[in-house]
Amino acid sequence: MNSSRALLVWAAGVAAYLVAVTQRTTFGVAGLEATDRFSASASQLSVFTVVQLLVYAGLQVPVGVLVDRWGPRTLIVTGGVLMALGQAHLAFADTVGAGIAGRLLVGAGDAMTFISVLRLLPAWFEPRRIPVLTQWTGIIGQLGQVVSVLPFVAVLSVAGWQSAFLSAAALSALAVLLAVVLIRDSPVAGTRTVQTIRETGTSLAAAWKQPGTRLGLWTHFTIQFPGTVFVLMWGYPYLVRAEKVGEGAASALMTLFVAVGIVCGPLLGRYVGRHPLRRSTMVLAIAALMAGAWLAVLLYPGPAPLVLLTLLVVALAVGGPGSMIAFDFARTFNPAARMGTATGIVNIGGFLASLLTMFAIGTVLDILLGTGFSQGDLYALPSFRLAMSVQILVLAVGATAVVIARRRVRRRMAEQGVVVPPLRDALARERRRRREQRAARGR
Ligand SMILES: N[C@@H](Cc1c[nH]cn1)C(=O)NCC(=O)O
Repeated sequence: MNSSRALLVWAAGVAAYLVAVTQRTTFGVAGLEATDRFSASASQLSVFTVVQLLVYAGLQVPVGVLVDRWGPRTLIVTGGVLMALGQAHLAFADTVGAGIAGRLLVGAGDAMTFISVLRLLPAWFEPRRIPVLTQWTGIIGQLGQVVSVLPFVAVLSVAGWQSAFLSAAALSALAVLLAVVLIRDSPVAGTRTVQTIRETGTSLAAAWKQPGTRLGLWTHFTIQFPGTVFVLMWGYPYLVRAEKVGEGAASALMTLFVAVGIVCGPLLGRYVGRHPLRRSTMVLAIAALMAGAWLAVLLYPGPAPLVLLTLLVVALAVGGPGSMIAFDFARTFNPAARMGTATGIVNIGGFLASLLTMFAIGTVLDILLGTGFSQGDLYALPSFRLAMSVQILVLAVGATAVVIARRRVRRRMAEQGVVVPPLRDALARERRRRREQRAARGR
């Protein structure tokens, strides 16, 4: 396999994903301008984000199936074209309906990108490199948020709405061009066999019946949502309005979130590559870490000290790269020909959990305001604490589902002769091995 060619294909795919994350997050940073442009209330504006995420989550399975039928290149190009059209449409939209139509196109294009890029990896790279490359795909893609926050916001404030969204559309056009020129589905031309509709149905059913796919779905559900909810919606108002940390500190904590993800991604990728039988243990440990951090903050009497909030942000940030373990389950428990379908199923988890939790937190805040508990302040600390504690429930549901799915996976593995030893035994063996190594070195 020509590795520089493979890296070029991957780089073009990652660039397409980075641009997709930029398009996904541009509307969030243009909230104030959007309020003026569409004369919209806060709840109308949240519809833009919810619609976009709903379309994204709803298209994951169809897109996954299409990636396996048509190949990732076609989907990455189609996704880029849709996002360019959506952002160009939004540039000229001046009613809520027209604006939502633009975001709908963006959500659809975005939905096609990530799973297609992951689908390129097994075709171009050796299996042992894939966990770390999967992590790097996620990490580099998240930098798309930085493009939204810095250059996009700069164009928006200097040149206005139309120029900003047209520039964003042009960025997608550039990603499309790169994808057309550089991406090939596989190093060997014509190796993909096109599935019939019946075969596609069979493949979808097989991906769903595979317990490893469902372990991936629940992993993504459990680990991705706390960070997404925090960054995309409730983190900033919680820090500034309820915990009163000040806007500068809140922005610093959001930056720390991105930095921790960058540091942890490769470490987790290496862990997954080295300990494939302990991936779900890591998932449960990360879920426990996030639940523990939230409980410490929520149970703290009075506003939480900055150090505790920092620990919370670190714990939540581990969830970004942690959730990529879900895609490793999809890849290793399914044959390459149905990897897109399995990845699509898995990728629904986190976005579904995020939508449900964002909505639940908003609803609890509204109810507490309505009952007078919040004493007229929607974002009062006691109210926000109760609202945020919904996440502990969602984490508990997700972790329980991971444990159940893992049991099924291990049962299936045992039928095939692979028995996962209890963690205690594995740790004892590892300690023994290290002792023996040290003794051998000392001799
Ligand atoms: N888990 C995320 C990606 C990620 C990696 N590091 C932090 N976040 C994910 O599921 N991505 C899907 C997508 O389309 O972005």
